[in-house]
Amino acid sequence: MLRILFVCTGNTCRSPMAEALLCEKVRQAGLNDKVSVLSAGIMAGYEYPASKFACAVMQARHISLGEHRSRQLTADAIAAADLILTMALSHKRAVLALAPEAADKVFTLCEFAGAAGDVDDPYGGSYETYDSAAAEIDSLLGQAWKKIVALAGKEY
Ligand SMILES: N[C@@H](Cc1ccc(OP(=O)(O)O)cc1)C(=O)O
Repeated sequence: MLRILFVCTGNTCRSPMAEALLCEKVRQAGLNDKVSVLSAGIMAGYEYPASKFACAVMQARHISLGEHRSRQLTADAIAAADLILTMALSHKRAVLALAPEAADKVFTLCEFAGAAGDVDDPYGGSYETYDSAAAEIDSLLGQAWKKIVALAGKEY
């Protein structure tokens, strides 16, 4: 089982959308028994729901974020993951500050997808801001998909 952990700041916008979008791809590919997906935030509140517009733009893609509750990134969560994909370089640095030994399994999502930059924080933005963040994340996951499938083929 390949255990993927997405990381952002508050775990109410970007990483929950990434988690939900990748879960949907995994489900459609019939890889539920090969890939598990979680998310966490480097400064997350305790069990906050996903933000209103994150839920709305996922709903428009027929994906529910209704059950999501935010959780704080922990050293245990890092240790339990095989691949950690962060929304920004600052999150990658925060992961490495907590667990330097994770260096070989933590990447920004852009980096892992072969792209440059960060997924900017839509927090406080409009529906359209969230929609373009979701579209960006979805496109990056598409670019990373072959690598994810290849890793899922390995024994963990
Ligand atoms: N600014 C929020 C924290 C926060 C930051 C970013 C954020 O977006 P994301 O979930 O994409 O990191 C969500 C929440 C607070 O005041 O607690």
